Amino acid sequence: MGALKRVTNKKDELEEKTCKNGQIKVGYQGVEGSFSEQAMRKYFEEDDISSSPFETFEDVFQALKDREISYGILPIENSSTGGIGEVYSLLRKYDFYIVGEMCIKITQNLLGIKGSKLEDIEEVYSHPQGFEQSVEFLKDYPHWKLIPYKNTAISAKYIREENSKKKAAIASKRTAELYHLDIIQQNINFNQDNYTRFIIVSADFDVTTDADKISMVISLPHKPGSLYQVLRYFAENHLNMLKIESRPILDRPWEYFFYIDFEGNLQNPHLKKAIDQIEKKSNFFKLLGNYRKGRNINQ
Ligand SMILES: O=C(O)C(=O)C[C@]1(C(=O)O)C=C[C@@H](O)C=C1
Repeated sequence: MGALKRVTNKKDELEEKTCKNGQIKVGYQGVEGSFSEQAMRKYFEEDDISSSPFETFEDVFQALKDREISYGILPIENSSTGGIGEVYSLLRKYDFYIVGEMCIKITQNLLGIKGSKLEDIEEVYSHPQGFEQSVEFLKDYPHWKLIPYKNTAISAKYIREENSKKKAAIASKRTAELYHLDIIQQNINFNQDNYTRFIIVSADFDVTTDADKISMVISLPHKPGSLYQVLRYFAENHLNMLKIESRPILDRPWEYFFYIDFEGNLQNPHLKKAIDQIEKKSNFFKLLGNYRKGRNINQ
């Protein structure tokens, strides 16, 4: 089954989201070879898509807002380093929805131009996540200057363009092939079970047929027991919570939005009642989506 069917059942919405030639327009951050691009190819593997690369995560959201693309794919959490805060905040800022999910195995590698060796390197470029996921390996080379870049694949492309043995990138094996780089050291991520979870974002709330995961964002009165008052509905209704992440509310220092993921399908009337109860206890409440949980893909 293609992602189109996973995304929505409603024919009119489908037609709206495809180009005249039937292609779905999807945006991702980075350049060819980025992990987002790999996740996009996997998620939409049975669909006819046209893809657009964007420089920043926010550019993907802006393109969705401008209806330049129908879906955006963005990393939201890494299994070794945790939530990607910027994407959580952008979801709220742009008021968009989650319509799907994809988890892919991430392997980080140290890449350099042909013939470069560990002892040649002075500067290393990568996305901050690339550095974080390789933190143990990097401890052995404290003299290297770590230069954060917008994306792992953009940094690999840059190394190719610079053509200097002093410069290396942390990125995927696929970028080594694409940009003709040598793998100086492979699998440098400290956790070999390293996965990143990507979300498929839409400007519309599209409910999927086979949805088994619900995401919501709430804020609560700043008083004792208010989080407990909400969490008890999960326990009382036997709802399996998958994740809770808090992000600061910008104009209220030390107050938070809670992003909650749990198992379920909104068609279930019992679950609807629990959600109503949670909404009543919240200052702010938004259902972010009901979609199919992403399985871990070892590519
Ligand atoms: O897609 C890429 O290549 C990125 O650089 C982004 C990103 C991220 O932000 O988490 C994507 C997946 C990996 O966890 C490392 C980096």
